[in-house]
Amino acid sequence: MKEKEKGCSDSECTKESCEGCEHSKQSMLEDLNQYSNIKNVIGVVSGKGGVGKSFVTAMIAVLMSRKGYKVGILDADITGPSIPKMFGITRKAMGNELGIIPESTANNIKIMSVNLLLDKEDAPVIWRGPILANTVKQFWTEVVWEDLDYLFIDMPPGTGDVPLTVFQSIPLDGIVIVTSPQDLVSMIVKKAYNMAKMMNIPILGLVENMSYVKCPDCGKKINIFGESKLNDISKEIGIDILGRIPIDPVIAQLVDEGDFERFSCDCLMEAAEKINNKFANEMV
Ligand SMILES: Nc1ncnc2c1ncn2[C@@H]1O[C@H](COP(=O)(O)OP(=O)(O)OP(=O)(O)O)[C@@H](O)[C@H]1O
Repeated sequence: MKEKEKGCSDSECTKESCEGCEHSKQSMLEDLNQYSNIKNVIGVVSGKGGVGKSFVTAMIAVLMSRKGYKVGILDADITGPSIPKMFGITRKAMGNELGIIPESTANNIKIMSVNLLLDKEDAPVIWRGPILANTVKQFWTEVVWEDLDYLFIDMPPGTGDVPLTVFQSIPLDGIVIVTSPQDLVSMIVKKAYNMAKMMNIPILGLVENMSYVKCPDCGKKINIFGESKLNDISKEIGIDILGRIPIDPVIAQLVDEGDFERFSCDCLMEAAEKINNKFANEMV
């Protein structure tokens, strides 16, 4: 097959297959909406569902917004969107001749999610993979994000077709891997790690969610899922730990009330600081 037919952007390329090839990745990137200017795009991923990926995405986004940055969240978890509910957004996104206008939280974080387009927020999204992936692409190409310092993407869980397409279509500047302290964790982190490596996307670090519970009486940390293995994994793959989040019933209640932005927890301060240090210089 000729390079042009493969859609390869590198005329020197002699590979038979585009799989895993940096050149093919370049050629599959979608153009950002023309009225948007996004300085840094960070994906939040997990090797499996239910570890609190949306929770971590929202927490880092709020911390970066508290630092004074212009922040957006693209909810790419199309079949399990939870971002609008966390921020109490029930209004529907509107469109105009420029594109789809994202909704804004109380503190002006811009949000786009399939739940802002559905008539009923509890309507199930029963769509085939390519349609799911195209919807995420449209959130990149057709949403008028305007100027953002950071766009955080709550990635679809796992390492299947939809996350793969998102990895290939949106130019991610880095990813954060979210995990929980269970036995399966090593395998799951490595899946996400290997996927990012194959796609040549820098891994910013690991976040362990639901790490422990703090006893409300004595303040002792209780490891309800057993001893964390995160230190070992971090050393083995050579990726930093950005933070550990406890199970916090107060924040869980804020989520249920759609008031997530009011959380007070310094558990991801270091993560926000590291992201700030990594990207701030490039933005001047
Ligand atoms: N550290 C925590 N403390 C309290 N509640 C939490 C914590 N982490 C997550 N939760 C709650 O657990 C539920 C699931 O979290 P979340 O939606 O972030 O998971 P997810 O990994 O995005 O799920 P999926 O991958 O299946 O979409 C939510 O109601 C969230 O508020």
